[in-house]
Amino acid sequence: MRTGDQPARTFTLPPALAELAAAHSALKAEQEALTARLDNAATSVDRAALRASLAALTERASRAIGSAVAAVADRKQQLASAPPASARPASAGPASSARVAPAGEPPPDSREESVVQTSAGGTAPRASSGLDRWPEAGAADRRLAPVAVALDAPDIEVAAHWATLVTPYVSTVKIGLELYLRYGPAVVATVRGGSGVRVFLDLKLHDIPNTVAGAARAVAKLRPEILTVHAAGGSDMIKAAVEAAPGTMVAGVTLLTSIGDKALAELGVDGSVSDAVRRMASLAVGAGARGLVCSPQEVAAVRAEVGPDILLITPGIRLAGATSDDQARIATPEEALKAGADLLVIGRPITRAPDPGAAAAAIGASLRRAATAT
Ligand SMILES: O=c1ccn([C@@H]2O[C@H](COP(=O)(O)O)[C@@H](O)[C@H]2O)c(=O)[nH]1
Repeated sequence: MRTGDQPARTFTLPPALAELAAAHSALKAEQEALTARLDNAATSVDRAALRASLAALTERASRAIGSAVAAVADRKQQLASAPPASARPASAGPASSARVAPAGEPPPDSREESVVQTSAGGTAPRASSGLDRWPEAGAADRRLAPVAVALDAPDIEVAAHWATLVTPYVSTVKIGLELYLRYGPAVVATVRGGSGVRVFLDLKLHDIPNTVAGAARAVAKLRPEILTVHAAGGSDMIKAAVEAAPGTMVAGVTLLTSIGDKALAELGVDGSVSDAVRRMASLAVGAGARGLVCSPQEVAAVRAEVGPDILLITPGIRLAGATSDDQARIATPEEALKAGADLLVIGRPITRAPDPGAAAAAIGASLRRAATAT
């Protein structure tokens, strides 16, 4: 009770504002920490990485505010058009304020279902999905498309911007050599931000076992969800990486998706691409890799070779009718999913689109339709 006779009035924050208040405190704390680090940053590369983090943070804050404002406006409109409470049937429950989705986001009810229901060899549906093969996959992951967006950007500002645009729609972002060699470990924290997106560090380690173990140990500190090594490095090298990075899924690259029949023959490898991929897959899994990188064209054969528990990751994804660029073994996102791929690596088809966020949302929606149609 307040002093005087009046009872205190309680005020419940509308959900959109409560969400905004929470987001605001989290963002403010993150911004203060980043600003302090920026003041102390030693090198221009560190400063560039921190500036990109701050820019990504500011973008997230603007989006949160935009969503909250839209939600409040939406709520006002609902209240204006709703019949008076006394006219509502008792079962209708309280009017609720819906979160307003960013442009292109699937409607909330469709985000509730699992995106991935793949089928081995495109035939019978498997009981488990790709995300089930990620031991710590949570409910939130299931609302996101099983896509790793390849952030092959020349600089960290662009990569952070792309990451901010696509993370509402996809489970994972992929950092490759271009960014990692330029910015080092800072790039991982920058693209991860506070979004909780999974980070796939595609460094394709390939060296003698001792050197790969050292490199894997060093990057394991960054806690990437996936780290790639070339299966061609041999089983001792793969084993060394697996042991050095126990908290990270080590994925073996079987045969680069840019390699076709002719390039394989040039390498002096006899037999078909599919045979070479299956051999590498079996070697990598035998050495302890829990993930494999292959093209969507070999997914069914590889699945038959290594069984249901290995995460199959497929670059070489192109939209129907699009140019293949430097990729030799390609398929559409829907074909890859139908073949049984667990995580689709997609770079240029998303990052070169006029609006990468909308492109990621559209691919996610199409995968969801393809998954429910099988
Ligand atoms: O065999 C492989 C292994 C890795 N990659 C990587 O995937 C992306 C593909 O990007 P797109 O723009 O969609 O072609 C890229 O980062 C590669 O380094 C691969 O393509 N093939």
